[in-house]
Amino acid sequence: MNTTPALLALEDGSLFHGIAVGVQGLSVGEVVFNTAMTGYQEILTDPSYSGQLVTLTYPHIGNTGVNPEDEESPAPQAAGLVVRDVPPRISSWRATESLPEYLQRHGVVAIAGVDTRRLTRLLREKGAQNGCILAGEVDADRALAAARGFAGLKGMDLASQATTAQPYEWEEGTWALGQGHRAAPESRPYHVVAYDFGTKRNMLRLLVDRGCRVTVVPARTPAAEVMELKPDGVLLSNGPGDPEPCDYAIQAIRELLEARVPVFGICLGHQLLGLATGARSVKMKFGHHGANHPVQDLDSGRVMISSQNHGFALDEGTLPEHVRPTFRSLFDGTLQGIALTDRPALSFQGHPEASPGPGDVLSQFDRFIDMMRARGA
Ligand SMILES: NC(=O)CC[C@H](N)C(=O)O
Repeated sequence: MNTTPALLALEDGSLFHGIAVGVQGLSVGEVVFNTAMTGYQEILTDPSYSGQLVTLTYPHIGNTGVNPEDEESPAPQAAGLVVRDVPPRISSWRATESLPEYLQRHGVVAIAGVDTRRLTRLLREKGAQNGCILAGEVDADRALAAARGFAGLKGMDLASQATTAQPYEWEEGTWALGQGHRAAPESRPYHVVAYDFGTKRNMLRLLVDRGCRVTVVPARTPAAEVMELKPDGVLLSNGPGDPEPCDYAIQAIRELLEARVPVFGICLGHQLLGLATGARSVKMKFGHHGANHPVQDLDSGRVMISSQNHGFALDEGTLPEHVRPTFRSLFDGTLQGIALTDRPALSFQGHPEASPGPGDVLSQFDRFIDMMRARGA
């Protein structure tokens, strides 16, 4: 039984003592809570969590271990993990290692034994806090100073750090029981160029399933270079940090819209599409992180349950005339989707690709395909 002490300190002075379940060391970031009951591996490997210390409200984390197929990127990306309890036994035929082994192998700082309900209530009341996990030699003053020394995500461009260094082709489809990751279909009529701002793999897999050849490009690729690849459509991926300082992406998106290339934005990509049209983004109090967020499709009136992970949002009041709202959160009324009325472009603030979470909003991928087909692809 591991009893290495660990400490979580928040900028407001709160201290949470627990035990280390990852490596010893110190890690700082914005502390956010995620309410998903499953999918801790997908959450940890979602690059949107770079710069964040993720608290999982579900109390038992690690029960099903970790496996190589559920990775949303090559390694954990969250700055740290905060949980209530890591059961000593794992149970899943898919598991190849335990969560603590995995965290240690990847050098992640994590703390267990925290009253995550108290922590979550605090974050809901005060808003997301900058924090620090210190594992090993615990020293409250050092942890507090580090928490307060973190600059905060507002104004931080992390997409250009989370992105790939080189372009690459993505070939793998979604995972199915008994099949593993599906092979790409024989016929792939659409060529999608995916801007990688810190992409989750499942977006790329869903496009492959739907007959797309997917070329992933770095975040700073100019629109002219993307156009040279002759895309039938462009995906703007999810990603960490604040969308506002990503001026290189906003400029590229403007040029792609001008060229009438079909564009599909997800999460950070949605925010960047909005900024490219002239809308404004805001930092939310504690954001949306979970797998059961109801959103309403404003066209059909239907309510769908979505996976969400964002701390910034587009301000609906700033949408220009040629941009219409398409989805709204039924938790807090915030904007969850937009479509341009004069260009083939749409976006969703939550995660239609799920992983983890429900697939109610998968239809957004089909609408992207429809846009490309309508353009003669
Ligand atoms: N999942 C994402 O793409 C997150 C977008 C952005 N970093 C936010 O926090 O709002």
